[in-house]
Amino acid sequence: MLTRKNETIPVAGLSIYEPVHLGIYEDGFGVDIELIYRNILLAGEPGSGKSGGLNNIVAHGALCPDVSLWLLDGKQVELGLWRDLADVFIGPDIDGALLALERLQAEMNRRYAELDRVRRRKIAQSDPIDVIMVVIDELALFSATMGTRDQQDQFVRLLRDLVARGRAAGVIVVAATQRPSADIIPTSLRDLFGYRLAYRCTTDSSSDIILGRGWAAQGYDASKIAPEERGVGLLLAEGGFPRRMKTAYLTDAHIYSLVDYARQLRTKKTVA
Ligand SMILES: Nc1ncnc2c1ncn2[C@@H]1O[C@H](COP(=O)(O)OP(=O)(O)OP(=O)(O)O)[C@@H](O)[C@H]1O
Repeated sequence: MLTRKNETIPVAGLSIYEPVHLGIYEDGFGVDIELIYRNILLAGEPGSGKSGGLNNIVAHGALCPDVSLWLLDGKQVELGLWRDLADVFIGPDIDGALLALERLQAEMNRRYAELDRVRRRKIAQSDPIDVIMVVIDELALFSATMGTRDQQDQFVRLLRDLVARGRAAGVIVVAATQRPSADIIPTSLRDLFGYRLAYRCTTDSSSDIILGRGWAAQGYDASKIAPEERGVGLLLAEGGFPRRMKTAYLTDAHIYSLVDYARQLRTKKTVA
């Protein structure tokens, strides 16, 4: 059976089937992205505003009773404010991270087997099943810094499989890195992300590593974002052009209030 944890239905709050608010485009329109059935990669140099972007996405997930949050935080403190709401929280621990991704892969396979049994191609809002939002910050710590080379390779293999196949089974990957280099974001992984958000980078080639080859030469170059323009980035959605945007900023005080509210929402889930 496709069942939601605790057999519950959401009675309030947001849904992951609704757009996620990220900020504002330079033409004044709101940036609202459809994350369901998609994944997002955020990258940029330290201090460029990635955490701000991640916090908006995690906040939306936290306020959705139909989302199960799995947070992998290589720096321990970036996502730590959301920790109480997470079903799984992994700090700088490569063994824990590998175990979590293996569990996710098994869950994804189980969901596909069930979808196949009922002759469906993807999960839908009417299904009594949680969407799993997997948030990974900082990607490079798991894929290039901690553990052995074999463990890092295994991490990237599992991640690629989740990003490639997870969407229809209700597994959304949100990954962030401050190291936009080809070894951290190989093209084969980057191209699987339907949304790519490039905050300020040091070179046009790192901007291209995030957005895709050739964009910088066409004028979409995140190295041209000024250092003081924190939270400004170029957002590329599948099939479109990168658009310059400013991320909405949540202070720690905002996050504490959101965590309190989300906790209430999540405990108010009623039995169907
Ligand atoms: N959207 C924004 N609006 C206004 N200020 C912002 C915005 N985003 C970030 N800042 C400012 O820039 C600082 C650094 O931002 P943030 O921590 O999000 O960067 P980061 O890219 O995640 O850095 P790191 O890679 O070191 O974690 C914040 O503490 C805040 O002062």
